[in-house]
Amino acid sequence: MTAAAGLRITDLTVTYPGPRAGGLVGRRTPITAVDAVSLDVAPDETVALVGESGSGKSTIARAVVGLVPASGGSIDFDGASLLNLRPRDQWARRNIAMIFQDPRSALNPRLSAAASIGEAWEAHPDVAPEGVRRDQRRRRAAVVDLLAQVGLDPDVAGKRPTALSGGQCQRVSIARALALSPKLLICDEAVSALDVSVQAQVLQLLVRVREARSLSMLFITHDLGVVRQVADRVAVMRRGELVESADVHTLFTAPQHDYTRELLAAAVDLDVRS
Ligand SMILES: Nc1ncnc2c1ncn2[C@@H]1O[C@H](COP(=O)(O)OP(=O)(O)OP(=O)(O)O)[C@@H](O)[C@H]1O
Repeated sequence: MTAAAGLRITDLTVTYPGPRAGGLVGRRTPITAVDAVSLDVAPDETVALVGESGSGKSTIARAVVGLVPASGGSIDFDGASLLNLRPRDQWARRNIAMIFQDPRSALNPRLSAAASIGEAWEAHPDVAPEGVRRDQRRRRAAVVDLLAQVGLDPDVAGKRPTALSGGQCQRVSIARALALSPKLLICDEAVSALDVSVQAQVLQLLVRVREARSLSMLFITHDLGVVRQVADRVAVMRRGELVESADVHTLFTAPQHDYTRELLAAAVDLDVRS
């Protein structure tokens, strides 16, 4: 049997310690943020993860990239487990890159765009483009090429996040995410912190990049309008559980779960009011 390609999440459970009851010495009541969720993202597929605030969407993303530990279940990419990796096995995650909501806090404020983009090449020399770690000219050319792919001029290379707009910072984050040629891009509310006028541009950029590189995407958003534009399939989360998963057309035209119907109705209300 061949291993499944792409991302495979099976029965994933994530708990956080939770607040202490009764002050500093009280017992912590664990919060189950993600409860036995199974979700696949096939190669070349874009899956949107939607649901109310606090439903566990970001926690799933964080577990996939190793920012929070799983308490149960499994996460595999191209058939290799991503859980409990030893430091020397971290390469297993290099095929996955994540873009966060707030581009300013995702970038190191002390580093220029070029240094932020190049950091990944130091961490993963085996997959860095030829020569970029020793040859400054090649490094600069590779940075400028990545900046061009995200619609930024070469002079952005020397700038720090404080000298860039929110939209430019998010483009640098995308260039940084692409530096190791990932197969899967996880976008966690990647456009929702940007000015409305910039949101559509960055969204178009993500769609273009995905198509040019045949990436798969896990796209976390609360905006169902965005889901229609980007996703092949939608997974709906509620209180840590996956309540429904369907292709975009089916989900919007024939939702099966009451909660999905509520979400769709709320989105229509917002559209009508705006
Ligand atoms: N570091 C943490 N420590 C304790 N609880 C946390 C932590 N991070 C998240 N939680 C809790 O886990 C649950 C899921 O949060 P999560 O951020 O994954 O939801 P979300 O669907 O991404 O929400 P949002 O759309 O608001 O980002 C929530 O109850 C949240 O309060």
